[in-house]
Amino acid sequence: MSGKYTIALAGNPNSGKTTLFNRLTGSNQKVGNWAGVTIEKKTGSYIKTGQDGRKETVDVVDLPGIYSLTPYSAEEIIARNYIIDEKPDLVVNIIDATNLERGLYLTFQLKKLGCSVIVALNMMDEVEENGTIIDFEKMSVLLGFPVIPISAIEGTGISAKMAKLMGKHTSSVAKGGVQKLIDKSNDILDHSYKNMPGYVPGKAGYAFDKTKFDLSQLKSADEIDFDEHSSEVYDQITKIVAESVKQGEKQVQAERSKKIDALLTNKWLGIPIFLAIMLIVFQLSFGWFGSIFSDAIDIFLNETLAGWVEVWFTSAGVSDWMLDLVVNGIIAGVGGVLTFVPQIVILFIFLTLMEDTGYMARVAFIMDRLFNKIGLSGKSFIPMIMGFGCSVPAVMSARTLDNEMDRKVTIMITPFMSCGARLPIYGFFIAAFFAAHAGIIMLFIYVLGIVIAIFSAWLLKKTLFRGPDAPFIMELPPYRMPDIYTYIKHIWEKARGFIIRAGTLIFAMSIVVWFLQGYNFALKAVDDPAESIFGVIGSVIAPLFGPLGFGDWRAADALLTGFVAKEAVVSVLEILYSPAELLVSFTPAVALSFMVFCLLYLPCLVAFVTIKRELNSWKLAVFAAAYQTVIAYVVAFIVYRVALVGWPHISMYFTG
Ligand SMILES: Nc1nc2c(ncn2[C@@H]2O[C@H](COP(=O)(O)OP(=O)(O)OP(=O)(O)O)[C@@H](O)[C@H]2O)c(=O)[nH]1
Ligand SMILES: [Mg+2]
Repeated sequence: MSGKYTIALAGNPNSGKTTLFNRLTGSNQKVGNWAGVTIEKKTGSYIKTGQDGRKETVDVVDLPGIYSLTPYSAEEIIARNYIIDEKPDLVVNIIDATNLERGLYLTFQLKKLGCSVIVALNMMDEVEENGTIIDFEKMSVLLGFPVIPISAIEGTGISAKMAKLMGKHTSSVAKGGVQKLIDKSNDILDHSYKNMPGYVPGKAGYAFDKTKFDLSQLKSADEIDFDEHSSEVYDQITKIVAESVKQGEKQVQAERSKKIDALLTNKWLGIPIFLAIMLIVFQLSFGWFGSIFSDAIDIFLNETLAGWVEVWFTSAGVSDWMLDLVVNGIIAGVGGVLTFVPQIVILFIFLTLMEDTGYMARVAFIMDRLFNKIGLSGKSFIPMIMGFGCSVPAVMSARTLDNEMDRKVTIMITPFMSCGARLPIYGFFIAAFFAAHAGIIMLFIYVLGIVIAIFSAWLLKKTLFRGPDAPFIMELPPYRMPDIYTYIKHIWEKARGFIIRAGTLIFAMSIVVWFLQGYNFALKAVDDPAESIFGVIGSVIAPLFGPLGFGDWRAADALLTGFVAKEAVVSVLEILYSPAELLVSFTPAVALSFMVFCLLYLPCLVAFVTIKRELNSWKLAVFAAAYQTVIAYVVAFIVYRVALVGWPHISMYFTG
């Protein structure tokens, strides 16, 4: 970090720190409606104009949520250590104003530490909706820190109407809560840069008593017992809240959420409703809409674009091998992945919506009952849900589990959740074999992943990773409307990331694959790809997959390259098979078995390295990968055998 000043954003989980961070710095970090979204510190910056008129950079650090400075889990320790060791110039303490009592506990600890603090009362829009009135000026006098009401999601503070109710001058308080927070922060930074602030709340504005504060008096964190006198602190908090808050009549968000939850988290209906929602989502993304766009892209790339290239290359006299490389290597390989961008985008439009509204937290809550039976806490389900996006951040988010055994087990089972990069594989086979059953096949794959993950958790907990059951009280945030701007930006980022990977990694791999299937070990071009380098390597391992139905060297090679990146499986299939050959090698039963194997077998390289890092052990990481591959083999075998007999019968019932 290079800025002149550093501001740290600290507060309880799910209080809106990242939302504010994104607003202050123009970043696009992940926001979600549940506790524990941010697990690593993230930095950004904004420019302020200094007192002498010069531009100065202010670094802003977004921290994982904490309830106190005596933390338990890894990501909480990151936040605590940052505040204590890095000594930011200013801590912006973000408090969910609908949950003041809990938030203020941390404020008192920050005070004990002697940080300079601004309290940002967030979610003021919800506070107003409830008719609650907070006298933030009084609160700031009682706390000894400036208190500024904001709505990070809207960028405002409080409305004109509310200001009037509070008897304030509408023009000065109603506008720009976040802007006011920035101004106040800058103000404090300007003053405290040379003198640590001995902060005295004044009547008009805030004054600094420079004489009162002496750096040498700052206690080191180790000398402070943060939780000492905690019951007195709670008494003080109760008093402050009683004096500065006039509770509204209503509890709008809580009541609304309660009504929705009566249905969605119902003991009996919860799981069926979840499955029904997923079925509709899959049918929408892979069945009805997605395939229209995908077909269009497919025709454009493989017919129109390939046709142009052929005409152009032939007229320009480009050599045959080059034409083959571009059309049958690059366009086939990269195009095979790009074709599925619409499906992926549509799926993520729904998955992200489920996360942002708070529904995914409910799914974890529903699962909690089930998980408790196998001795794992429902908290493990959050990393698993994140695994629907990408295993890498999902595995990392297992840090929120404070029980070491649970964390290890969660890391090992998270890759069973079907990540975004595997979607093209399903899209590929659905288009070829299951066009009429898109929704139900996708649901089968996803649910199979969840079931195998839960089964594995049970197995691992029973055998190798025995540990105490973690008591866990799941906290459900109120349902919220996502911020449309962040929402769209997130979907765009996902799509962009996917397209960039296709244009770089998959592009490069397509060239390599094209070469491997066209040349032999003597580096001579071959007519029959079976004699190529790829053909020889594939033939060696292919027999292993015979019992699963795909003992074909081409399928074996596709699986091998899948270790580098899962999308590459589709690229290889596109390069090696013509549509006619595909129908010879694969049947619906084989395709199903292949999809299941892809779902479960060892994760991609980056995920593997992440697992190794998070488990901090090569041995365990290799064990995890081996376990996943064995499970993949066994389950694909069973699915294949069942589908051989059953699919013709089953398919009749599920035409979509
Ligand atoms: N109504 C309302 N919702 C908000 C506001 N600020 C944030 N949110 C929502 O609150 C939820 C949590 O926001 P985040 O920014 O992810 O919270 P966080 O403090 O970073 O959470 P962790 O990283 O889990 O500690 C999201 O659903 C946001 O859209 C606000 O001012 N008003
Ligand atoms: Mg966050």
